[in-house]
Amino acid sequence: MTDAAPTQIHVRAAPGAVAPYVLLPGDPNRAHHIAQTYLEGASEYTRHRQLLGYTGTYRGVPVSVQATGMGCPSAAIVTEELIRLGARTLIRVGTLGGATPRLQAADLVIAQAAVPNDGTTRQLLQGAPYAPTASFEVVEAAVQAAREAGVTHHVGLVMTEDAFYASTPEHARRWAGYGVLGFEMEASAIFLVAAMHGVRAGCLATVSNDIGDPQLVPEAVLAEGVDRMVRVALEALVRLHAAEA
Ligand SMILES: O=P(O)(O)O[C@H]1O[C@H](CO)[C@@H](O)[C@H]1O
Ligand SMILES: O=c1cc[nH]c(=O)[nH]1
Repeated sequence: MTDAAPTQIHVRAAPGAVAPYVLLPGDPNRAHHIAQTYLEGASEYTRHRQLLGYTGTYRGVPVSVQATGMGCPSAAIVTEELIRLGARTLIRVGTLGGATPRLQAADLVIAQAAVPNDGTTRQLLQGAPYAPTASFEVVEAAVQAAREAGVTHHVGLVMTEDAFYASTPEHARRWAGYGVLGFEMEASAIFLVAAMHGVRAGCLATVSNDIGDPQLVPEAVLAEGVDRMVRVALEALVRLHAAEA
C-alpha cells in the first residue's frame, strides 16, 4: 500500500498501517534493508519525501521500520506522526560518531539519555531545562538482548546535535569527560516527543567513525555492526511484546 488515504502530512500511511512497535533508522536505505532482510511479509506504507516506511512481522510480532531522515526537525515530525498513527514503542537504530577511544569501530551503543544540543527540543521545551531519556524498559530489553546475543555494547549518554561538521576532537574530548559516549542527530527529539505522548522510546547506535576523523569505518565492517544492532533491537521488541502479552 503506498500513499493510500494519507492521514498525516509526511508519514503518509493509511489508518492501521503502522505497527505499535517501530524501528527508526535515519537512512531510508537502512529502512529498506531492515524490511527486506528481517521482516516477514513486509509491505511499504509510505515513501513520501523518501521517508520510507514498511510494516511486517518479526518472530510473530508486528513491527514497522520507518526512516526519520537526518536531524531532529525531521525526526520530531516523523515520531509525532507515527504516534498519531498508533506507534507505542519506538527504537532508533542509528549510527554515531564515537567520543572516546573506549568505543571500537562498529560497536553498539545503547543510549540511556541524550544531551539535547539541538534546536528542536529547545523549541518544544521553550528553553526549559530537561533531560531527554530513553524508557527504562527499552534500555533493559536492549541490554538483555545484547547480552544474550554476546554483542559488545556500551550503555550511557549520547549527545544529539544539529551540526554534523561542527563536532571536533576537542568538543568530543570535553563531552567524553562528562560521560558522553558519542554524537548523533535524532535521539533527543525522539525521546522528548515520545515522553510528551506517554509512549516508550529508545536509541541504539553503531559506531561509524571517531569524531573529527573523516574516515568512516570500512563499509563491510559497519554493515555487520548495523546488522548486529538491528538484530538486538528486534529481539528487544520481542521481549517488550512478550512482557505485554
Ligand atoms: O545513520 P543515521 O541513523 O542517519 O544517524 C546518523 O547519521 C546521520 C549523519 O551522517 C545522522 O542522521 C546521524 O544521527
Ligand atoms: O551525528 C553523527 C553521526 C555519525 N557520526 C558523526 O560523527 N556524527
